[in-house]
Amino acid sequence: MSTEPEKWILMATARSPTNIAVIKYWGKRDETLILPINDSISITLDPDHLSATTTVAVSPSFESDRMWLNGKEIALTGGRYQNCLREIRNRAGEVEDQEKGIRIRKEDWGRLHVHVASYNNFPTAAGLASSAAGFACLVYSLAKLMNAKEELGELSSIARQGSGSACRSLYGGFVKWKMGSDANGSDSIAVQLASDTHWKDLVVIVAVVSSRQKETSSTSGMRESVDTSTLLEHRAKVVVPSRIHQMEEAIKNHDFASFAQLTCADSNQFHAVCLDTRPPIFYMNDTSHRIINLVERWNQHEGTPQVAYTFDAGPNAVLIAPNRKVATLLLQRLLFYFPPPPENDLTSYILGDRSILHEAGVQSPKDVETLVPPPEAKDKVPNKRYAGDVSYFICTKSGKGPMLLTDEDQALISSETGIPKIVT
Ligand SMILES: Nc1ncnc2c1ncn2[C@@H]1O[C@H](COP(=O)(O)OP(=O)(O)OP(=O)(O)O)[C@@H](O)[C@H]1O
Ligand SMILES: C[C@@](O)(CCOP(=O)(O)OP(=O)(O)O)CC(=O)O
Repeated sequence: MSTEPEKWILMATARSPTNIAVIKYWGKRDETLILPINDSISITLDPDHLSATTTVAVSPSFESDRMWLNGKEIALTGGRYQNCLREIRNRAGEVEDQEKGIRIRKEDWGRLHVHVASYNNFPTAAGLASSAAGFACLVYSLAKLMNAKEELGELSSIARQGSGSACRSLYGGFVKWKMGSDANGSDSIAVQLASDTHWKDLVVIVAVVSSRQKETSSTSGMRESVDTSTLLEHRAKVVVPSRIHQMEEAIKNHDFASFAQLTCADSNQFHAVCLDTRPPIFYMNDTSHRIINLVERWNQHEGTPQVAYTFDAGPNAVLIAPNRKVATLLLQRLLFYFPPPPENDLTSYILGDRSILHEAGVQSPKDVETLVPPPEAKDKVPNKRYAGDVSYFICTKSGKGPMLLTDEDQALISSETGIPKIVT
């Protein structure tokens, strides 16, 4: 290590996206290594709207590893954080910054401590895969800081040990997590099926039904399912392998009808497994069910899938439309059934890519009031509207994988103090 005054701080900042599974991961065969019982496939979401930003810093003056999440210090003692830190440290390389007079040798990393600050631009632990973006970002930024020259596949297998779904956030576009077969997990990695530009027309609308923290975490929920659900066994052995194959074909061929049918069926089966668990787990609520009905009625009326829906371990809906035109029709329907509460304006109700609002002809709450029921609802009574049942919508799309942020202004840690710039 450099013999310069032990004051220096070296940092790296990265941003990583979340992902939404269209063929779900649910169930582990190894709890410590986080090895799944089936393959899964996801879409990486645009980091502009749903991502984690993480700064990692190292300095000889740091006395212990510390982490702040959304401005609040959290313990890094958990096994998952420790496993990620250990695996990255094992792969750390030599780092030299001649300008700052810093030289860190491979073997120095074992005794140097890190400070980590991370911020999610969306609700944490609300079923929006914050752990996926968070662990992917932690591993990616540490790998950059420590000059661990690993392939993304190798980094994905480290992120997997933080949270299974995190391994899929190392790539943009469409990603498959191969369950692998090695007992040590070396082949349980993510691979990119297609980049974010492959199926550019897709539009994703997330309905945030509740941003409160959920009662049953994915980790304990899937453990209980593995222990008690016979449906899960059948799903992992029989249903998923064939769906994975069909989903890969649908993505390759831009076959939206097949993509939508598989996505909805897999979400429904995952929630059926939750019901088949003892005691049963309920992640969706009445609003989630209303959104499913809205889409199913519309798809049936048109005779071909217009929109796909999928729900993770929470009540929030992720809706996928094949293009902006259909996304506009979807948004009109969503705003008809779930208008903003009276005191809410549209700026805080529709987040992300708000340009779709313009196309939907909805500029103000008044325009929402005048929306008419969709044609498929004509003879269905009652046409009740549920103001306030959705907290907000996020309009987004498929996006790129992790990226390094080189502008120091984007760092979350002060290069002077080594502590987050904002602490709450
Ligand atoms: N930016 C982050 N950096 C590091 N860890 C994070 C970050 N964000 C979340 N986490 C970790 O993930 C945990 C939340 O994971 P949890 O699985 O409960 O929720 P979720 O990921 O939002 O939902 P789900 O995985 O069910 O979609 C947090 O308590 C924290 O430990
Ligand atoms: C329903 C899911 O979102 C479950 C995600 O589970 P996690 O990856 O959060 O679980 P752990 O590996 O225990 O951290 C489906 C999916 O993302 O594939």
